[in-house]
This record gives sequence, structure tokens and C-alpha cells, in this order.
Amino acid sequence: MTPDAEHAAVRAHGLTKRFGENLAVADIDLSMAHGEVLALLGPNGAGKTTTAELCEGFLSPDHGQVLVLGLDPVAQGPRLRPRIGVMPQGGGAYPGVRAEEMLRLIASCCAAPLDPAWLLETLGLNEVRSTQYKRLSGGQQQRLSLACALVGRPELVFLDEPTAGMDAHARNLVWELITALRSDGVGVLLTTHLMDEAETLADRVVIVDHGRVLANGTPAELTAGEERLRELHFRSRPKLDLDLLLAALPEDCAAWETRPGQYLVRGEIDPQTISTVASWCAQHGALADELRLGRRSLEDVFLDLTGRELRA
Ligand SMILES: Nc1ncnc2c1ncn2[C@@H]1O[C@H](COP(=O)(O)OP(=O)(O)OP(=O)(O)O)[C@@H](O)[C@H]1O
Repeated sequence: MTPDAEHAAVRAHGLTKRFGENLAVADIDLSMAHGEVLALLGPNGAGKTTTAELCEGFLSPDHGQVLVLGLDPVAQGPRLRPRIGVMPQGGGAYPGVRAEEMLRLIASCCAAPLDPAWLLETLGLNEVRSTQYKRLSGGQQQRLSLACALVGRPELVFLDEPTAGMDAHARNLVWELITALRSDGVGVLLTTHLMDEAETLADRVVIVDHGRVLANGTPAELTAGEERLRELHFRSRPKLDLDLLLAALPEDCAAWETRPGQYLVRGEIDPQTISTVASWCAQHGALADELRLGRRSLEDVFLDLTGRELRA
């Protein structure tokens, strides 16, 4: 471990964890600065939760080392725990406890807690503050779990799939809160398999698969590349006849419907190509919407690295 490890929020070297024959985390190096939002992005079973749990001190590595806020999360857990917040996957609370009661209970264990009423309001839980945990929806349980992770004013929070199972409104509340945490200098290590979540929130993204780091960088670094001026993305109605569209475009162009109603054209993309796509759609009674040039998405990066789509 390098001497500056004590100055990083998280510094891991060669982290390895097996469950029987299953190598869940294989020689992972990680570095996260104070106040940074770092996303561990990968498909189901990639090793994100195991990596986070090694950092939180819930698991011990088989090999390698990790320091969190300069402390060993297992050996120095009692010193570390008051300084971090953890939102585990799937929450976890007594089924009969009421939302506000749960949050106040956690707050009572913290030296200088945030105001539980303010947190409930901010996370849109005010109306269910007297509802028992077991009667909350999955998204409400997630938000309560996030409130519990934050109430102790942590320097660093670990959020495991923080918006899993949430509707768009709840997800936006959580995204806004994570952005506010970042502005307040709180570090956030989040795991996600949602590209847009990583792309929107993270200063840095670490793409993991099969327990290994495949790529590490800012979203802009990861999505930059030679291909960036050779792609045109647009939305329109599903099932456009792409053979007909290609007949109207220069010969080197290729086109795909990547998802229903989402299209990608690759080739020499110049102003004429863009105009042809828009007018061809209009001639076929469709609108070419959200025309976007150039930049590869994290989804493209993952596809390039693994040959597979990031599975939800
Ligand atoms: N306690 C455990 N015992 C046995 N195997 C485990 C355990 N925890 C995780 N694994 C296995 O380790 C691998 C990595 O799992 P992990 O939960 O870290 O992945 P993940 O990227 O967080 O996936 P998900 O998005 O589904 O949560 C998987 O193959 C999983 O089945």
C-alpha cells in the first residue's frame, strides 16, 4: 500500500475474495478521492456488492488490502463505522418498526445526526413516516435505508444499487440527494448496473465484470474515442425500415435499431447525413427525435469491452 493511501477516501490493492470455487473479486485495485462520487458499474454477479462489502468491513479479503479513510475496515472497524454510511442492497429493518421510529433510533446512536424530519421530507417519506417497514413499497424501503445511511452525517457513503426498484420520481429525488452530498464534500461509492445512473452521477466510473476491473475513468474519458464522430443516435417510432434508410445514405453507413425506437447510424456522419436521416423519417411519416452526434455511451463502452450488453 502506498504512503498516500491514508489521504484517499478508499484505496484498495489486489483485493481478492472467493466464495468456495467462485472467484467473486479478482485482484481489484481501486482508488477514490475524498468527496468524489465513484460508480462501480457492472452486470449482475460482477462482484460490485462483494467489493463494496470488503470496503465496508463486512467481509475480509482473501488477498490484498483496503484502507477506507486511512483505516483497515475490519481491524479498525469500530473507529471507521461512525464516519461512514452504508445503504445495503435490499435494505433491512425490523418488519414492524415504523419509518420515522427506525430513523430516529439510528439517529440516537449518532454524535451529531441530521434532523430525521428533514430527511424524511427530502426523500419524500413524510406521508409514510408512521407506516411499518413491512408495509412500505420497495422504493420507499430503499429511500428509508438511504436516510438511515445518511442520518449520521458520514464523510463517505456506500450505496448499493441505491435506486433499484424505484419509480422515476423517487429515482430523481435520490439522484438530487446524491448530487447535494457531493456538493457538501461527502464521498459516495455507489454500485449500479444502470448506465445513466453512472453517467449522470459519477465523477469516475469503474467498470467491473467477472470480479475484475475492465476500465476506469471519468465518463468523458471512457466514452471518448476514434468512433465519436462516426455515430448518429436518434429516436423515432419502432421498426423503421432500415434497408430503405440505408439506401438513402452514403455506402459506408450502417444502421441498427438498438432498442425499440432507438437507432444508431455509423459511418461518415456529416451535415448532409443528418439532414438525410431527418428528411427520410419525415417522408415516412416519422419524426427523427433526440438526434445526438458522436459520443459513445457507457453502454457502447461495455459492449466493446465484453462483446455483451450490460444486462439489467
Ligand atoms: N455470500 C456469498 N456466498 C457465495 N457466493 C456469493 C456470496 N456473495 C456473492 N457471491 C457470488 O459472488 C459473485 C459476485 O457477487 P456480487 O453480489 O458481488 O455481484 P454484484 O455485481 O453485486 O451483482 P448484483 O448486481 O446482482 O448485486 C456472484 O457470482 C455471487 O453469486
